[in-house]
Amino acid sequence: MALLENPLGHPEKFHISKDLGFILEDPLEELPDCYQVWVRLAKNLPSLIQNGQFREEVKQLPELNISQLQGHKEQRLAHLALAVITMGYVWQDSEVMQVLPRKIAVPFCEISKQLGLPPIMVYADCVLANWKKKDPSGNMDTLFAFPGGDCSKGFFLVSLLVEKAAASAIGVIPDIFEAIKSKNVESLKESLRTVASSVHKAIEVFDLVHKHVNPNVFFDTLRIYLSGWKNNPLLPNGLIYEGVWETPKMFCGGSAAQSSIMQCFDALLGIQHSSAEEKTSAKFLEEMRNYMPSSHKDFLEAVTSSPSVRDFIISSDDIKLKKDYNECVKALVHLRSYHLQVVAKYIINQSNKQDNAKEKKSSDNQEKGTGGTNLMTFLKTVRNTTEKALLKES
Ligand code: HEM
Ligand SMILES: Brc1ccc(-c2csc3nccn23)cc1
Repeated sequence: MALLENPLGHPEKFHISKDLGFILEDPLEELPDCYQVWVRLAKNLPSLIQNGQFREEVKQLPELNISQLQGHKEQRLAHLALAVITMGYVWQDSEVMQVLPRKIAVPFCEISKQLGLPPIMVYADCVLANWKKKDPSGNMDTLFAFPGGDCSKGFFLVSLLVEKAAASAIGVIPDIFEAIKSKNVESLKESLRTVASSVHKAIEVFDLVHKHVNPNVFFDTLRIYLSGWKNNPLLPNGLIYEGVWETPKMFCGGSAAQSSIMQCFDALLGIQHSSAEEKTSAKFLEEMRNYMPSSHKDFLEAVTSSPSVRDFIISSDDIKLKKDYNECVKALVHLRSYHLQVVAKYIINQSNKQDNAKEKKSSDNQEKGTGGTNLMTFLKTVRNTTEKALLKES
């Protein structure tokens, strides 16, 4: 397939930017006037939840249809604002709401359908579209936040900066497939070095999480608002979307398995989470592709179905090429190992601290991630699968 027709040569067609990757470039901060009520309510969530008024305000919302929303950026801001309102409405306090009122459920499900997203907050909402430049010097802020002070701002923005650091690899994807096609080994080596350095930049940025995300607040407050209603004992049948479906529906809570950039690295390097013991994690990663904007999911599928970079390198007798490939895999293993240490500090230690205060957590009641996964098993499996992809350099 000539590069011109090769979809990978035109990332912009997938709402992907050459320098920001899957991050939404310059997100809108306001919607057309008739929809601004959604943006205002979502922005006031922390104070309205603090004084227990949030749910009342949601019930006062006007019934709006989404026909006036024009273009991808308005749709993304509308999905983000409606998602924030939905999470706040369901999780405002210990009395969990079983029914999402039609005034929010109907437009939220319609805009979700247009974007190919589920009607629940996803990574593409609160990380990829939830940012603005605060001042010309480039300091950033989030558009929306959750209770817990600056914790959600820190968590979302650090994730965004990791995405931004890793995004420099997206720009070389067309070059990688062109190099495979024309068997240009030197060009392929250069592109692989760019991929490895983008992951190293992402690892450096990751460190900011310790400075900007408080572990207690993350575990006790923010994590609750990112929870979903699939396999969640607090909403055992899921959530009723009034005016949309007669029966309750289940959707997974926020997970960075919804991060396209990480799944893109796996697809590009031919790291397959698919063997028997990896079945659960492979299935979860696959399911999370349905929690990405449809254009990003399509891009991942285009990468997955392109000629295998890994097979080309395995069949090559160029040792340096194998070393450059292994540098990319090693960098990904390092990133996932560092992330595991962070998860231990922010979730496992926090959970054990709480257990010591109460009775011991039984072994089968292991901590679950926001995405509902048995998180350490999932994360270790994903990291180990990545490590297995290393090629023999002899
Ligand atoms: C306080 C910081 C963090 C905590 C507590 C945390 C926790 C978790 C947990 C529990 C999972 C398991 C699946 C899920 O429930 O989502 C996960 C997955 C994941 N997280 Fe984080 N995370 C943190 C920060 C980050 C950051 C800054 C990034 C960078 C983008 C990131 C990227 C990922 C990715 C890509 C996955 C999917 C598994 C993989 O591909 O390795 N996480 N994280
Ligand atoms: Br919704 C939503 C989905 C995912 C995240 C997120 C950013 S980094 C990370 N690791 C686990 C989750 N996660 C935040 C909000």
